[in-house]
Amino acid sequence: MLSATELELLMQNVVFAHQETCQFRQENLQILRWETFTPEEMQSLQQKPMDQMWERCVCHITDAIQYIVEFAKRLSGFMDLNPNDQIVLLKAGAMELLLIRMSRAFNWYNSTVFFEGKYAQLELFHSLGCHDLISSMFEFCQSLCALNLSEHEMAFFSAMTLLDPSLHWLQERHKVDTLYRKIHLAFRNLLQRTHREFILTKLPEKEKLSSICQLHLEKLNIFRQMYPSIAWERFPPLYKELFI
Ligand SMILES: COc1ccc2c(n1)CCN(C(C)=O)[C@H]2C(=O)Nc1ccc(OCc2ccccc2OC)cc1
Repeated sequence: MLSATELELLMQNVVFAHQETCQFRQENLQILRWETFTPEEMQSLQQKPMDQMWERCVCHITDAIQYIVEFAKRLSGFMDLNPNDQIVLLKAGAMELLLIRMSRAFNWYNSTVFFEGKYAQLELFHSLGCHDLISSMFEFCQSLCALNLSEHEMAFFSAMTLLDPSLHWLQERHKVDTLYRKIHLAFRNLLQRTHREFILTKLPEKEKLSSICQLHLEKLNIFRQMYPSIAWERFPPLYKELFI
């Protein structure tokens, strides 16, 4: 059982882990959110060759995933898990946490997402050839923005998404489960104190997140069939370790 002090310490750990690794400050993202690409810039990006656009996007999101790995390492208990389980959790959760964090850099008024310094519409990513992946990403960000999560809520939602005790291949499932339950308890405690319990029923289901991640893996495989050497030669090692 968790004492009030342990609960408070755990809450601080989760919130600090998020705050210290969130890559972009909320206020900076807000300032930029009305900076959109000119039609000329849009056109030039839409005409980039598929392999070039894939490489640019993969490099940017891999930078973001570095921060997500750092977030996981700072969660108390994560580093005490056996290395195999740490990898299993990150392989399953990295892209899921990217999507959750991406909603912080999403402008739901005009459906644009932060990309290379400005906010981009869906069409900008045309040359990637994965319209369904990008549109389901946009839909997901839209639905998460509607909940208007605080940074604290975002931190807990991310930690609970990462520490998924139901994952196949986990060797010490009970340890992940104990961590998950503690964080869930601290989250419920926060929501009760802030009268935000209702969001628990409105958070996106696990299945939604994992279906978008599945789509990402499918599109990656199609890309690799079209450009077999690019993925090996030009994609960052972390991206290859997690997704290839
Ligand atoms: C954590 O939240 C955020 C939010 C925005 C950004 C970042 N982090 C990192 C820094 N960044 C920069 C430098 O642009 C932003 C970015 O990468 N934006 C962006 C990249 C690719 C997109 O769709 C393509 C795609 C998506 C998923 C998987 C494969 C994909 O293509 C192959 C859409 C938007």
